[in-house]
Amino acid sequence: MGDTQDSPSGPSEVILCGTFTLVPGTGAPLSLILTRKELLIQTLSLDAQPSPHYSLALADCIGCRSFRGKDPTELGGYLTAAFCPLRGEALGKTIYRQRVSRTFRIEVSRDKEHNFNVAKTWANRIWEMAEDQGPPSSILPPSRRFLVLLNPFAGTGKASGHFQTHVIPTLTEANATFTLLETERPKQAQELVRDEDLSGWDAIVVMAGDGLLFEVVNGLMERPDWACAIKKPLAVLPGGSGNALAASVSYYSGHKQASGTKLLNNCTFILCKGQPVHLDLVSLTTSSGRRIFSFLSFAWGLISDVDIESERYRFMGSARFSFGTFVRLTALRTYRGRLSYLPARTSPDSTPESDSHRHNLNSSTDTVNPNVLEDSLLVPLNEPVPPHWTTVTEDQFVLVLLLYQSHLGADLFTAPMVQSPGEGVMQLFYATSRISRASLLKLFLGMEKGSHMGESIPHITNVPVTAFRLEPLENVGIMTVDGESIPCCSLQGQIHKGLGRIISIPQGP
Ligand SMILES: Nc1ncnc2c1ncn2[C@@H]1O[C@H](COP(=O)(O)OP(=O)(O)OP(=O)(O)O)[C@@H](O)[C@H]1O
Repeated sequence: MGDTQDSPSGPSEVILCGTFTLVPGTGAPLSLILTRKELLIQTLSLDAQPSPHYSLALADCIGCRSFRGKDPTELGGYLTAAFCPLRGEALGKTIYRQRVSRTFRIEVSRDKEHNFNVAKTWANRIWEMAEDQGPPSSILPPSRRFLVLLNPFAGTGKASGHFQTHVIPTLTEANATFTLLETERPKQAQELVRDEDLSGWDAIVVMAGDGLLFEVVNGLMERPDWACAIKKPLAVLPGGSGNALAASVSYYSGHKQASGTKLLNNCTFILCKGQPVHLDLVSLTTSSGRRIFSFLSFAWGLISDVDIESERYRFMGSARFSFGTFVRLTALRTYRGRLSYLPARTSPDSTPESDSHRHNLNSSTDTVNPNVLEDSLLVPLNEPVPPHWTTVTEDQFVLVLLLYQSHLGADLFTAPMVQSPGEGVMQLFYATSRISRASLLKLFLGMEKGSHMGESIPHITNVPVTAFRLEPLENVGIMTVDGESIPCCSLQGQIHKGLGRIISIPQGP
């Protein structure tokens, strides 16, 4: 059995090569070659036939560790490397991440400690090379500590089981630790993040639907130290029926559209390999003076009706939205209201509201309130919108939607133009009462793959905006913020670019 060799990094970029055996396995020798990009595994055979080989990309590596054999008489050094490569491409199916873990044994001498040290060198170099494949500035520590908030009743009620079978093994391989809290009632997560010291965790992970993350964001914004607390990195694992942010982050991180446990696998990989990036938050103020913080969407009309009315089809999982849409299309309603907005192009380009928050100049009293985030683009709701805003001339709507992420659901690729969670723009979509059922059907069918943006659908408008106001002329219809219903009322909102942070894998330069 040959010894392991350390090669200088030349054009071949071989970092290490050596002879191992696979565990468990037949004991047949394998050649392992570590390059800057991959781990090549080749069966060694004595006949002249070319040996089968395969490679694992280091960009997909989530962890690597070395250890000694348990039996004191066992001399080998051991190495386990875990990867989450993409699967399904060759079969033309949905491409998604699937965990692959390989353990190798090396015995280059009769000295157990020496063999262990060789395995350790390999594990360290593999991990070093794997880290080189990631984003340049690693903000999270290598051993990540997560607070996981899980809603056991989200979606079809499988979140706890999926966490055990799909998430824990991957977190373990990635050397991450976590504290799991299963929520027992609504608002528990909101109160917890509002009241607790969060410094013991590197990120707050929500395994649920968008509703639980909505609680977390609003809980953080209720803290006296909200400006600092809202910078705590958040992460999403899809466990509910509305998993729009999880689907969006998976898309931003370079994955094809997926749902169910495939999306969960993608998001678990992102949790292990990603970095905190800016997350836009929208501050909404209602006519009753309520302040709500939103990371995803505001909806009125068809979309919010479907979201809430389809609760009764919860057993269907995310399919409840498609089914609910078809049901609602048969009994279409219109809603009267005045819609105004500030087009994105006319507002000054704002930088992420990272470390220096502008605080509130409370316009009703003209006193500075340092404890409140300022909505600098808005005037009080009882005053007319500023003259440089646009007011839609029609006042009969079938739907009004403001979406700030790419997906409205795991299967609803509604805003394909959104490429990252912190662009500082809301995508306003509205349909007036003149829209036909056929056009709405075309819209919703197109949204499954995002193809609706390339089609001409009459009476649907899309405008990028940074602020909006909606004044219902009759207080009817359901309004939703991030999929959670609120009483129908006049309200307005503005985007705060990069106010929060979410773990994602940025693509491109
Ligand atoms: N243990 C619990 N029992 C009942 N409700 C809970 C519990 N924990 C959280 N909730 C509430 O459930 C709501 C929906 O949660 P979540 O978004 O996680 O699931 P979901 O199935 O995707 O729901 P939806 O599609 O309605 O948003 C949240 O508003 C949250 O307050």
